[in-house]
Amino acid sequence: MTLEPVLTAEEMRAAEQRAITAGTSEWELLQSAGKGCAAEITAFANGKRVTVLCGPGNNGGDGYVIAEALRKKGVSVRVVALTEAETPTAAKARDCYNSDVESAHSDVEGDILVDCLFGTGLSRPLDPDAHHLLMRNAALHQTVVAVDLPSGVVSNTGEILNGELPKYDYTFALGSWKNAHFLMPSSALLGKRIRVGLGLEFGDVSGHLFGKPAPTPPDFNAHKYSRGMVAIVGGEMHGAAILASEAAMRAGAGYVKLAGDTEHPAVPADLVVDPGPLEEVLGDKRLDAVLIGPGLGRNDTAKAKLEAVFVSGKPAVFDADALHLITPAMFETSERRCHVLTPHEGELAVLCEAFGIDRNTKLEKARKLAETTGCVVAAKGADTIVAAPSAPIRFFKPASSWLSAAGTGDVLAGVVVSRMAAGEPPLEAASQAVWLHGEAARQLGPAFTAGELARQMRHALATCL
Ligand SMILES: NC(=O)C1=CN([C@@H]2O[C@H](COP(=O)(O)OP(=O)(O)OC[C@H]3O[C@@H](n4cnc5c(N)ncnc54)[C@H](O)[C@@H]3O)[C@@H](O)[C@H]2O)[C@@H](O)CC1
Ligand SMILES: Nc1ncnc2c1ncn2[C@@H]1O[C@H](COP(=O)(O)OP(=O)(O)O)[C@@H](O)[C@H]1O
Ligand SMILES: [K+]
Repeated sequence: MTLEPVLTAEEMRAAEQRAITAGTSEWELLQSAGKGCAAEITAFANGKRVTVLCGPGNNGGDGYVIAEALRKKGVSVRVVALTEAETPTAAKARDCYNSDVESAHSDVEGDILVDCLFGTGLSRPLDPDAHHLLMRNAALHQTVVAVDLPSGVVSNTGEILNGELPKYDYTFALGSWKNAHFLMPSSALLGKRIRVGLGLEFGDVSGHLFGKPAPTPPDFNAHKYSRGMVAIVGGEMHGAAILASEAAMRAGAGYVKLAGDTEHPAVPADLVVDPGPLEEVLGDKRLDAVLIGPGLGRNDTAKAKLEAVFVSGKPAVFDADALHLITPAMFETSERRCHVLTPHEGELAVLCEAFGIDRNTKLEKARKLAETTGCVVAAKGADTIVAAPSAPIRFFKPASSWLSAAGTGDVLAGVVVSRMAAGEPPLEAASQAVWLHGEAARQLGPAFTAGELARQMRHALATCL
């Protein structure tokens, strides 16, 4: 499994400062950044006219270096400066650009627009003139490139301060990924994300991009129980628990049991249905992990089932309806285990209300909920993140928007519980599940159903073995 650092602006500045203290100058870093971006742009700039918009800080400095590197390679370049270069390094880069710099009054027609107005230093919305400059010129170019970040995006949160920004074709993350590269709403703007390395050391960081996991196949002498046994608690709507079971059967566990009196025609022959008392199912010593929530309902029976799961002390995944029924008291009366919560945006809001969490962003809500409950929190959506107590946040490359189909969340929950039963700690189980879910969706292409997604899971798993 690969974990690439994802940094806040403060962590990025600290890493740059450490490099500077160790003897690499800011000028050298700017040169690496600008030349790295220019090399990427050259790959698609053949015969094209490039316009570089430069701001006052070091993001603008990158722009002058990019422009000079492209100019030297014979690319047709024009540079438009919003204002004078304000940092010494950006001013030096401006002086080293051996051609004219145009004022921000001129609109420039061209093929590729390179946005170097603001990066991690953005501290307020773009002034109207800067915003108009960006929007007007983006409309006059076919391809739009963001250097480090689209100007107007807040690096730590992904917030867009100016309401409207262009859609970018490429975003070059300088040195390291930043939170905004994976958080909504900015994530939807970025186009292809490319990291341009600067040779910096990062040490402990607050976030990681979770790459392809490395699950292990069953042991040579594995049997169904040693591979992991899952119980999925059924409820009022049978389809959701069946979908979760279908996914769990294909994500590593050796034995998946649906606990309930389900006689639904969609129950496959290879799924064990146990209509016996839930306490007995949960009391099975061989049982490794439980999922409750998909199709559960929210009545008294559902609540009693949820309490039984807490009382059993088994590691559990709580999804869907279970997230509406969970109370802080349930955690207090049961053995403290590291469970997994899989809320979408609405369920995350409900949980924050239930646990008295008052935070503004998805990132902060998920982090605080993980700390408060001791659970791993997979906060779903177009920018799924996984938070765990005292651990860096896990980010993911964006998954297919075709996942926005009913039942795909049930599938995810089934994969999480399956990976837990297969022996993965909760943080790994949740992260692997999010990755596998995204990979299965990628393989399926457009307009798949949740059932097809569940059945694709073994092919997603196969890519990791
Ligand atoms: N510091 C370094 O060593 C390196 C920095 N790099 C580049 O430098 C960027 C960060 O540079 P800076 O810290 O100079 O910041 P920016 O270039 O992002 O912003 C410049 C300055 O503009 C002002 N400002 C912020 N928002 C504004 C607004 N809406 N309107 C007008 N002025 C505003 C602030 O004072 C800010 O410091 C990174 O994103 C990256 O592109 C890279 O070249 C790598 C090396
Ligand atoms: N636009 C999107 N891009 C990427 N993933 C998405 C998008 N919309 C939804 N998803 C994913 O699809 C799943 C939907 O889960 P959920 O909202 O619980 O749906 P349901 O309850 O219908 O199963 C989540 O894993 C979520 O991250
Ligand atoms: K920028």
